[in-house]
Amino acid sequence: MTVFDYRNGELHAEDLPLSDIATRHGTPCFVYSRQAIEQAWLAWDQALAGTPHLVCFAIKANSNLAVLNILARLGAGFDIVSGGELERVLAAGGEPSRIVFSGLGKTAEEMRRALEVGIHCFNVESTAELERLQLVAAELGVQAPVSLRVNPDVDAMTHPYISTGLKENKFGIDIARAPEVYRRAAALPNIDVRGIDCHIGSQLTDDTPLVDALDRLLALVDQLAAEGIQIQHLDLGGGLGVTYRDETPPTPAEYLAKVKAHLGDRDLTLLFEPGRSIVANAGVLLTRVNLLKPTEHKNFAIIDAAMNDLIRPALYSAWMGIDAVRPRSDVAAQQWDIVGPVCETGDFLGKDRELALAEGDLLAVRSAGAYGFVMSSNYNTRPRAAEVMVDGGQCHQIRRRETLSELFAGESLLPEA
Ligand SMILES: Cc1ncc(COP(=O)(O)O)c(C=O)c1O
Ligand SMILES: N[C@@H](CCCC[NH3+])C(=O)O
Repeated sequence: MTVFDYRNGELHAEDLPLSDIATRHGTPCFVYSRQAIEQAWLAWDQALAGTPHLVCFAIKANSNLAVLNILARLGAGFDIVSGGELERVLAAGGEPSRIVFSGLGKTAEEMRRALEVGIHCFNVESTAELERLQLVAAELGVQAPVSLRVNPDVDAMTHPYISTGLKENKFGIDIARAPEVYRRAAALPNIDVRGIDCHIGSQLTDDTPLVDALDRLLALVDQLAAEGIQIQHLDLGGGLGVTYRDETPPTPAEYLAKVKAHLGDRDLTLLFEPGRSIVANAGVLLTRVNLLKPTEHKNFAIIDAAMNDLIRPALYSAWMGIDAVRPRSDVAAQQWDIVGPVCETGDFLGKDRELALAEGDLLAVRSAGAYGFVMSSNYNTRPRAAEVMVDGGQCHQIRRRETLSELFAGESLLPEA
């Protein structure tokens, strides 16, 4: 039995009926399970037992402070991509020395703050970034720990918008140019070359491209060693996919066994930056059917969540599981398009779903723990949803729903002429 499962005809989160959570916290609402987050993180960490490693949760997938705090308590590292994400990790009790800073557009201010708090490593994506980091580190009189993010030109075989390891993608340093950039880095006085890094894409359901990328990085590590540049850690990024529908991605243990086998006897600490595989299936988006609109051509169930709450279907044509919280037998099942109230035809969470529905019914959109709330917006001036965490028989609000007045806080009218 998984943490989101049916008992006595109703979908539960751990031991709690989702209808009770909806009554107490309202809808739309993201519901996460602490147990599921912990299990998913441990699946990574335990599979690496006996190998020097650091699992850095990619907080872009879910940056709620309570989520980060759960992981910090387990000793997780964190992968960040902005100054804002850095502050979140610190506020959640994350250890600065376990933070890796990814992203291709770091500002001098972000670099300064990260150096001041003492992060583990900067994943540098260009020579321009390397030179800027040298300047900022020199100003502060410190050494910046650096890993170069290499673009290995490997096809991740995923959606083109979330494929990052091909040479036409904006990410990383072309692997053919990497030795030259390593030589430059090694010569810079305030740069401390520590690692090598890549991240080839997200929602990979086959680990072959990840292992291909690893082999390319290992060849580079060996070449650099022959030149006297010693790499201490290898960061393979995130990317491991999850099951949304019928995908069968490898488990972390299966994937990591291959990684360890390819590593051979090289003395390298392994870093990973998983996001989706830790939180996607630890969350659902709970939403209520607002109105039913059957038409001659299509049946629309208009729910109180929308593309502003969960943009994955609109942005990537992503398929998300949608289940009735209390499946009913008093009306016939029909095909419904599950749509939000936003003024866009792309505002749907699912199409042609066979469901027996009535107004007021609760639905759970599955696998919404990753790239859900974090990608939400206020489009159509809709308040962002609440987030709650189920933890050992209790449900805690970990972010309240936005109020309408918060939606225009910070704006001002022009002065009178
Ligand atoms: C640099 C980097 N690391 C880690 C991740 C996390 O990836 P995923 O959620 O697919 O594990 C991403 C997002 O794809 C990323 O861009
Ligand atoms: N936001 C994407 C994943 C992007 C990964 C970020 N590098 C998704 O929902 O699938």
